[in-house]
Amino acid sequence: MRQILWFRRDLRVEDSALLQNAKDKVLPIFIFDKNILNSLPKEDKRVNFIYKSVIKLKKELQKIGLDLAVFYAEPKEVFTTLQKLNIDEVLCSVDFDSYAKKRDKEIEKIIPIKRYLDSFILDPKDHLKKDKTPYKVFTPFFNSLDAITQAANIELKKRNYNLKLIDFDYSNTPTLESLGFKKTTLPDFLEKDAFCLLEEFSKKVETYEVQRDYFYKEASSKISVHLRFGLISPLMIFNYIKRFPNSDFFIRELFWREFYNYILFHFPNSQFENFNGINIKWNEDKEDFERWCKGETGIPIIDAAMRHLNKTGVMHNRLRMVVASFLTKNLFIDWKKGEEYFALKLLDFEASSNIGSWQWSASTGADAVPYFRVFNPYTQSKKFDKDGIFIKSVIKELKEVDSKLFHIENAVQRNLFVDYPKAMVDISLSRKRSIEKYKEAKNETL
Ligand SMILES: Cc1cc2nc3c(=O)[nH]c(=O)nc-3n(C[C@H](O)[C@H](O)[C@H](O)COP(=O)(O)OP(=O)(O)OC[C@H]3O[C@@H](n4cnc5c(N)ncnc54)[C@H](O)[C@@H]3O)c2cc1C
Repeated sequence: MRQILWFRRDLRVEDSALLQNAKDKVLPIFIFDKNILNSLPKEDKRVNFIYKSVIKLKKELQKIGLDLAVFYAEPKEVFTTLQKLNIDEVLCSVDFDSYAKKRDKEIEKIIPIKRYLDSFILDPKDHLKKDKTPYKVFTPFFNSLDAITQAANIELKKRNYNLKLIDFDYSNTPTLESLGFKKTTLPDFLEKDAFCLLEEFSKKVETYEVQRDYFYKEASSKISVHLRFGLISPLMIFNYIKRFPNSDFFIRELFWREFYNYILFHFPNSQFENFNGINIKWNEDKEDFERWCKGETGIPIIDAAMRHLNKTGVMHNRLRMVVASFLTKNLFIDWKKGEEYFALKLLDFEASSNIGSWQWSASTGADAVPYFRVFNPYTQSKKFDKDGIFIKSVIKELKEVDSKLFHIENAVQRNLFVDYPKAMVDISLSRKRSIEKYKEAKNETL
């Protein structure tokens, strides 16, 4: 048997379905896909992180007697060339997003593909309701998984130790510059490996449920980027964290990721359409959207969150909820525009979680709560960043301002010495308008 092991978003050797299912002679590869890379900005932080992780994977594979051939090309070209090496099949992990599905179909015409579920704990096909239809709401979905979520430990995949490397020139690894990208500074936590992050987090697991929303504190795991690119598997995280008291709440969060992947698998159209089927006439104003993107809305918490995202590629979960609610409920702009913007910027961008969470925020998604949940950004900053620690760390022009003013509409702007725009919408009026429009859309659809 001669197999290609196509590493994509599973850049690890531990708990690897590819290394478990591989047989005899293997050619491990990674492709920097031109179709994806060519549309990205040259300072893209994710490419920097992936590049570093691919080099690390190559070294780890070398340590176990294997290697990694790294390509910069269109996948179709790579497989057309590699086919000539008498390859029987390609092993890779499943990817449910629409580009990945289309790409894999094309490759399958060249060499047969075997797919393994390696980036998620659950196989979405396996967990249906009694009536054999998929769950649409998180809590019953999660409750149905007791047998898994209550386990103390889940067995990891074991590597096949009897693999031999197919003869190939493994030395031609492209440089980051030859991929057309510049070296950029990554946030400090991305310089640490996944287990180092988990070890740090293990001291906070007990207080996670209470502390995690305070976005100026470092109370969450920060594991999402490593998880996204498979430097660690969700099962490895599950097993690691389960050892600590009061880990249930964190485990539940981990299963939101599973849930959104499940939803995208069963309802692939939710990538493009409102999940709940309502037909909304969104605000198409380009300037409104741009002000949100740039963090120039005149609302300190929103601006700090967006400017921080633009600069670092990182945004805290609570802030994601606040800015998403503001875009879809107060500015009444289509969630798909926000989703696309996050996809471009977030270091941990994961299509299923991003789409699911945006639909949740826009009240168009898989959610039991009625449509009128609208976050008030001022109440949110007062509650979770009372002293304006995060806001001041990002918006330098507000550094000397009394933090109490951040939590009152247009209060900062009353200070003549501060150059800060007036809030672009009245929160209460825009909230009312949004509720009316949702009602209309719902009534028209039903
Ligand atoms: C509008 C919006 C867009 C989002 N887009 C993404 C995205 O593209 N990629 C992404 O990984 N997460 C996304 N999230 C979920 C969440 O914000 C991040 O997973 C979290 O902030 C990552 O930080 P952490 O690893 O410290 O999380 P922790 O709080 O430590 O949680 C641990 C892990 O659980 C999972 N998780 C936690 N909360 C959620 C959630 N609500 N939905 C799905 N998974 C969750 C993540 O894998 C996370 O790494 C989005 C949330 C919102 C509201």
